[in-house]
Amino acid sequence: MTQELLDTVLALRVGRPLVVAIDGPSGSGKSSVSKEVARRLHLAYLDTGAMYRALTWFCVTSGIDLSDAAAVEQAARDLVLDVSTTPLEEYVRVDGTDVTDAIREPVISAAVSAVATTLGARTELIRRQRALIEKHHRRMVVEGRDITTVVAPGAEVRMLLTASEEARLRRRGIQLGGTQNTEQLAAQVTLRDAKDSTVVNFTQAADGVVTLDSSELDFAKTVDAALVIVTKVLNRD
Ligand SMILES: Nc1ncnc2c1ncn2[C@@H]1O[C@H](COP(=O)(O)OP(=O)(O)O)[C@@H](O)[C@H]1O
Ligand SMILES: Nc1ccn([C@H]2C[C@H](O)[C@@H](COP(=O)(O)OP(=O)(O)O)O2)c(=O)n1
Repeated sequence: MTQELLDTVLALRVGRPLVVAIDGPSGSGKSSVSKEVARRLHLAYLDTGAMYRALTWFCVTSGIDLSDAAAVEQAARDLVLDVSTTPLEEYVRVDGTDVTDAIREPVISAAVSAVATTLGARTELIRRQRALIEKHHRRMVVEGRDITTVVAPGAEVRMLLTASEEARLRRRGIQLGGTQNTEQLAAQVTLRDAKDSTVVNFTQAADGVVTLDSSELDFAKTVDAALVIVTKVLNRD
């Protein structure tokens, strides 16, 4: 889709809310695709998974027992978090410490589901996510697991980005530079999704949510397909 065509459609939305909510399983391409979609649409961008990861990093480094729900919930309230909201720059800071890379380490990936399935912690992070959307005048691409259903069910565009398990494992393997064996990859992708699915449904599209299956699409084609979905919805309004 040409930028010129996109800009013509966007010109009609200037100053009006445009929340693009994107959910999906691990390795489906949420972060990379959403970031590019935000760039093309000139919107802010929020990676909610980075917030769960940052809270996990904070709990782990503070020695908080992740099975202690009350302690994790309190940590969510105490967390001093600064997360980037532009697709042009990626940073995550916890109390001034740059944790952008640290939160992607396998040790955090292995622990994050324990935090993400603590309902009190979710309540606090969801509150912060909604506040960030408001702060950006509801002009934002927001990606995660429960954005289309819980965080922003009223989003102008709601999308479920999926891909076959085989494609997701392959992509994650390449992304991690071939450092992980099959078992380690499965633990970080398939098993994590299974744990996360106990509190949020990101495998089936809710009513009004458009499914985009990227299994057979490369990155550029997936971005294009996402932008087509956005323009279709906007042309309908
Ligand atoms: N359609 C696609 N085809 C091939 N690779 C892709 C596609 N979409 C994303 N990727 C790559 O797959 C990896 C995982 O994508 P990512 O955006 O981190 O997924 P998620 O946020 O859903 O876990 C990244 O290296 C990304 O560049
Ligand atoms: N809105 C969200 C976003 C992420 N999570 C959880 C689920 C995931 O295990 C972690 C990390 O999310 P992230 O999007 O970084 O996961 P990926 O590694 O990209 O698959 O947070 C969630 O429960 N709700």
